[in-house]
Amino acid sequence: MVRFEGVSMRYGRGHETLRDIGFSLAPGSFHFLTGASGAGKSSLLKLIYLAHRASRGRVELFGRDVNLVPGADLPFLRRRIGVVFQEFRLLEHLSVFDNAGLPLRIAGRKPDTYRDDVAELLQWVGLGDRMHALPATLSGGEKQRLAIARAVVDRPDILLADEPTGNVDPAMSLRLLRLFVELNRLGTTVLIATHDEELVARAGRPVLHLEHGRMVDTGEAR
Ligand SMILES: Nc1ncnc2c1ncn2[C@@H]1O[C@H](COP(=O)(O)OP(=O)(O)OP(=O)(O)O)[C@@H](O)[C@H]1O
Repeated sequence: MVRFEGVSMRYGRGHETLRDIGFSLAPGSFHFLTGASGAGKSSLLKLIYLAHRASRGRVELFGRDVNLVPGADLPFLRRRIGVVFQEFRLLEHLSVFDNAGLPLRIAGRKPDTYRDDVAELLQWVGLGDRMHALPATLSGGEKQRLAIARAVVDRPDILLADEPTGNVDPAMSLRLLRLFVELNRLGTTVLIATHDEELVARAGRPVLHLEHGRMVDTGEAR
């Protein structure tokens, strides 16, 4: 599903943020990505969701070398990936319901065909009574849960989540973990970047660990 071989990346002309990274995510797997602040977790996720290119090495996504994918096909690959961004990236002029349903709208579906599904998902993440609110009126934790709902609503082939439980209490963190596990059970390959050690311990899933831009654990020994 995802495969890195000897991958390095840098921002602009700076030093290499990631160095010689090699790992793979099998279809239907569930991994955490850990490492100190600045170790390169968000940067690695950017390479997977094609927001940044590797400066060296080979990145394969859905069995294809991303360097060989024609530019016109990239949006189709990206659409198969749900992303929970650390800074949420909600659309401020759209309601909670419309933000959550956006991937379905973009896929060409009419709101009437997904109203109940989106309402149920929002209920699950504790936003059932905020469906008509605008993002600006939500708390940090509520925004985070909305970002998660939007990332999972179209059952992506891959879910990438950058610190998805950073703003919620332990009970909600466990609830969100159940949502990720359920999505994974339905076939989505999941990769969650986190500092939340309790979440990692409780989930009991393999861990990819970064230190200073190098992957020191590829999750295979556990
Ligand atoms: N857009 C950018 N331009 C230049 N340098 C960047 C950019 N984004 C990140 N970096 C640098 O790359 C390194 C890795 O950052 P990254 O955000 O990937 O780490 P992280 O492990 O996700 O950290 P955190 O846990 O704090 O989110 C850091 O030194 C950071 O300053």
